[in-house]
Amino acid sequence: MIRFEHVTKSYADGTTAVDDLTFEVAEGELVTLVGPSGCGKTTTMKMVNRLIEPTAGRILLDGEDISTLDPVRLRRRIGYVIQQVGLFPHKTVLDNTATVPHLLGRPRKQARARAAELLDLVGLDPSTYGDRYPDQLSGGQRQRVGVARALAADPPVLLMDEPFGAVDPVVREHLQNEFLRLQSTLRKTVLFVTHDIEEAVRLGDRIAVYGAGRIEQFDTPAAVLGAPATPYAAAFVGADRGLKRLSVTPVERGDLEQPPVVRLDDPAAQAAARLAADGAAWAVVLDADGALYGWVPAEALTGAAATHPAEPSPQAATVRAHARPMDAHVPLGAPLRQALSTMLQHDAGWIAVQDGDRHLGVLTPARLHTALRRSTTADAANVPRTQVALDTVPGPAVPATADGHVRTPGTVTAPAGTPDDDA
Ligand SMILES: Nc1ncnc2c1ncn2[C@@H]1O[C@H](COP(=O)(O)OP(=O)(O)OP(=O)(O)O)[C@@H](O)[C@H]1O
Repeated sequence: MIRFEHVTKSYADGTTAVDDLTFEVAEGELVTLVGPSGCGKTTTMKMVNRLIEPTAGRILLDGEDISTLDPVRLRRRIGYVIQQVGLFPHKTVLDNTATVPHLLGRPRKQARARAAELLDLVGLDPSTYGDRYPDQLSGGQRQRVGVARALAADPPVLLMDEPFGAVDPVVREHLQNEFLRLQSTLRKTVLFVTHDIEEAVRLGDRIAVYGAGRIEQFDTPAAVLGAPATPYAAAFVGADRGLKRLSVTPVERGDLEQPPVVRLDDPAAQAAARLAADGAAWAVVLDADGALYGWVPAEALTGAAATHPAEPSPQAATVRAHARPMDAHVPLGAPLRQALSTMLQHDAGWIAVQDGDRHLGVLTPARLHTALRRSTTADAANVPRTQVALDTVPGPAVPATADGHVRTPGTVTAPAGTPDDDA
C-alpha cells in the first residue's frame, strides 16, 4: 500500500534526516515508527503526504509514485492527525469535523450529519459536544476530535504524529484502546509516530525502530521485544523487554495443563477415584452447563468418601459439598499479561482458559513462564511456538534438532507430569 524505496532526505545544511529507507506498509496495517527525538520519524511521515519532498528515492502509494500525483488530491486520500490537533478555534466541534467533507463538495447538511456520526464513533456524544468550541474541551477530547476530523473524508491512509502525546498517561491509554477498537473495524493503513516504545508495542502490527535516520529493525512487536536485531534496538526497547513481551504474547492451547475435570453433581467417591487414578492432587470443577465453578482438592473428596463409607448423605456425596469457588479465567488468545494479572488479582495458583464458555485447560505460573520463554525462541527462529522444546542445559540456542525442535538455553523445566513438548 505504502512503499518506501531507498528514500533519503538531506537538508542544505548537511543534515541527513533519513537515509536510504526501504520498507513497506501493507493495506490495513498499522505500523508504528518509534525512536528518540530527531531520528527522522516525522520526516518519514511528512514525505508521504508531500509536506516534505525526498532528496532521493521514491514513495509509492498503491503502486503510484506520489511525486507524480497532485499534492492536494494526494492529501485527500490521507488523513493526518498531529499532537497539537490544529482545530479551528472559532469553529464548533461539529463544524471542525465537517470541514473536510464540506470542502470535498458534500452539501453542508450531509457533511454535518457525517461529522456527527464520526464524533459518535470516537466516543464524543455530538449532542453534548457538537456545539462546543475547541477551548471548551479537555486535551483528550480535542485529540478525539482530531481523529474524527482525519477520518471525515474516509481516507484509506492515516498519518498520525504523536497524536496522544500531549495527554496524561491514563487518558492516553484510554485513547489508545479506543483507537485500537476503531482500527479493528476501519482497517486503515496507518503510519503512527511515537517516541514511546510502550505505545509502539501496544498499537503496532509492526514496529519500525529508528536509529539516527535509519531503521534498525522492522518487525512485529513480539519479535522486536524477543529478539532485538541490533544492540541499539535492544537498548531502545529496554532491559525489561521480557515483561513487555507479556503484553504481546497470547495464551495458546499448547501452554495449558490438563488437571482432571469433574462436575459439581458427580458423586464424590467417583471423583475421588478419578483423581486417584490420575495421581492428581486437585480437579477443576465445572457446573452442569460446563461453566467454570472452581476446584476441589483430592483430600476433601477422599475425606468425604471415608466419612460416609456406608451410606453417604446426598449432599456430601457429590462434589458440590466439597468444591471451592474460583472464578479466575481468561479467553484463549488473551495476552499473557492479562493472564498474570488475573492470577494476581484472584490470588490464584492457576487460572482457567476458555473458548467462549468452554473449558480448555488451566494456565499455571510455571506454564506462563514456559510460554514466554518458548515464544521468544520461536520468534527468533521464526517457527511455531509448539516446535520449541526448552532445554535444561545452559548454552547457546542452536537452530533445530533432528526432531525439528529448536532448543533454547536455560535451567528451568516444566513441572513434572506436564510434558514440555506439545508437538
Ligand atoms: N528544515 C530543516 N533543516 C535542517 N534540518 C532539519 C530540518 N527539519 C528537520 N531537520 C532535522 O532532521 C532530523 C529529523 O527530524 P524529525 O523531525 O524527522 O525527527 P523526529 O524523529 O520526528 O523527532 P521528534 O521525535 O523530536 O519529533 C533532525 O535532526 C532535525 O533537526
